[in-house]
Amino acid sequence: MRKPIIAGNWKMFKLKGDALAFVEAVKNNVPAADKADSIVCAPFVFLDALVEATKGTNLGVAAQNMHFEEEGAFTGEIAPRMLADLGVNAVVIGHSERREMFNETDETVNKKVHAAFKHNLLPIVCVGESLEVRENGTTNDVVDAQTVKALAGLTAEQVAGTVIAYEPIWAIGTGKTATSEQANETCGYIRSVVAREYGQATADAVRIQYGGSVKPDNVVELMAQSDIDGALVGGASLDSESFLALLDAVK
Ligand SMILES: O=C[C@H](O)COP(=O)(O)O
Repeated sequence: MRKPIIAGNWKMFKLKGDALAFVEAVKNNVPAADKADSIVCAPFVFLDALVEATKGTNLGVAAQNMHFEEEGAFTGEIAPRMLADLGVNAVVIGHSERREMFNETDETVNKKVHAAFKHNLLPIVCVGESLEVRENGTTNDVVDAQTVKALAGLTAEQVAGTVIAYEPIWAIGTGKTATSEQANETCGYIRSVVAREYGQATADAVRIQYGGSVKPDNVVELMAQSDIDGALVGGASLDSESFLALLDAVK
């Protein structure tokens, strides 16, 4: 039985006061730790305050990106050890917005996943196809290659402890959700890739989220699918009541 994981990705929204007000409203109403993982993925500048504000609660805090190097002359970048030092729990790696707009590649994604494990950060690794790929019928090939490259060099145990977020790019922020069958089919395919590369026990353990226009009114159906273990949610995670409604699906 895989523990569900719901992560709200705030992207580049909110000011610090809004972020703190959000966690005050949410932090004591999230599911019990043995039921589900509940996480907010916040801009770097709020992470310190949010880690402090959520201490002793079941609400986890994630970064939305990081560099893969330990330290160095990388102006404007954030090192994994800086996140670990703050007490951040998790990090989103390879979101399609970073792949499309900030030159993230399969190679840098893989380096970041290794760095996350080195610093005890839970990696939430994003894969997903464009509309063009979906329409030309090569979705499985694309997510297969992304998954293999992202996880290259990890042990089976590390893969089992990774979260993979399947996010079809055409469903992000568009209001177009993949049908629950489409989402489940591709999440199932990703699980079969993990089985092929790392064995069935690892595939049975790895958690796979769906992301793309998840809302309180479709989350229950999505979460009921056999291969969907959680959601990575953008727009509908910005409002505390909406986020709590998403969490109700896994309570
Ligand atoms: O990281 C979250 C995804 O990009 C989904 O965003 P969305 O829920 O606004 O479609």
